[in-house]
Amino acid sequence: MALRGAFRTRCGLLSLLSQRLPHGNHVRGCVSPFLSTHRRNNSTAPKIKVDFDQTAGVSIMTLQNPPVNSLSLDFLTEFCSALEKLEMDKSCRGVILTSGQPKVFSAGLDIMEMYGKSPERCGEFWRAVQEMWLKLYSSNMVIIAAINGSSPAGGCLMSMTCDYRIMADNPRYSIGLNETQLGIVAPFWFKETMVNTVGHRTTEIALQLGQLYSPTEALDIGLVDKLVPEDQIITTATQTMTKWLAVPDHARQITKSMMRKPTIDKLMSKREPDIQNFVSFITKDPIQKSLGLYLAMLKKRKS
Ligand SMILES: CCCCCCCC/C=C\C/C=C/C(=O)SCCNC(=O)CCNC(=O)[C@H](O)C(C)(C)COP(=O)(O)OP(=O)(O)OC[C@H]1O[C@@H](n2cnc3c(N)ncnc32)[C@H](O)[C@@H]1OP(=O)(O)O
Repeated sequence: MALRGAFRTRCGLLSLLSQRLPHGNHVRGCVSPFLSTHRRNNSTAPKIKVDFDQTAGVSIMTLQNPPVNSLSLDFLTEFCSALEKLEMDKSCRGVILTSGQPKVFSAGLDIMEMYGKSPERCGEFWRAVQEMWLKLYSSNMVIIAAINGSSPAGGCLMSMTCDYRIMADNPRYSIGLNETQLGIVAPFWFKETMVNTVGHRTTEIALQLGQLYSPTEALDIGLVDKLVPEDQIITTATQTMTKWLAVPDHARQITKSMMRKPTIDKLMSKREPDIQNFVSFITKDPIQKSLGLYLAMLKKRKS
């Protein structure tokens, strides 16, 4: 009951917002001025912590972009550079992705990067989102997500690029591609990553509704692979990694590539049009208005 209640509350807020928002092109209006002063995390502290266990050949990458590990341009740039270094280091065969922030794995794309920004800046941001996805989805390393908090939208995408997902069994957490609830659309490669993870029909329902799932529901549909108590998440990820690393690298890597290559090739061949598509979509007045209202709702929820 408590689980259902928590899930309903979260979805309720989002539905409330979508009820208030006409999503058609007829919506017009300027962006709310108070949102442009939204508190930013301008800290120069590292946003990714990498702990490399040389003996095991495994790195733990801890996301630490307070307050909610939103995927900003700075964060994505640092993340890709850290991942690339590990990819080039032949002694690193596995990566565990986890969050250093309480209750949140990642809040997804930083909405402030898509709100009130110039088309050039939006394009730069989108290229970085693509880069993160490409690097993770095509990695030769075994990547395990230790999802120790909520993981909506881009956070869910990041988790789905991993080879295995372990989530903390806490009914307050949720995971899913909730883009439609913000009045935006999950791009084709988000959609295909989800289809590759949970299948076509489940994705069709999940994406249209912008559904966020509790850990138990996520396990039921195969969006995550295992639930454990939160304090066991890293030990379980480490044990799971040992099992995956027992498989000869070359055989596992070729198999992984065979499964994922069609989706990767599709984005690779459409990178520039995908950026143009994103920029033209996200800078439209009605979309900006939806994002503005969503941000306002996020803030209001706290008070
Ligand atoms: C025709 C086809 C065209 C295709 C074009 C493609 C377009 C598609 C474009 C993009 C795809 C988008 C993907 C995304 O990832 S969008 C982001 C979606 N994310 C969410 O909906 C999550 C929103 N956040 C939450 O639900 C919660 O914050 C939480 C569950 C993650 C954590 O809850 P809690 O611990 O209670 O924290 P707060 O809600 O209090 O938040 C703290 C603080 O952080 C701000 N914040 C939260 N999330 C974000 C975010 N994603 N970006 C920026 N800022 C965020 C929140 O506003 C609070 O701020 P403060 O009041 O200043 O403290």
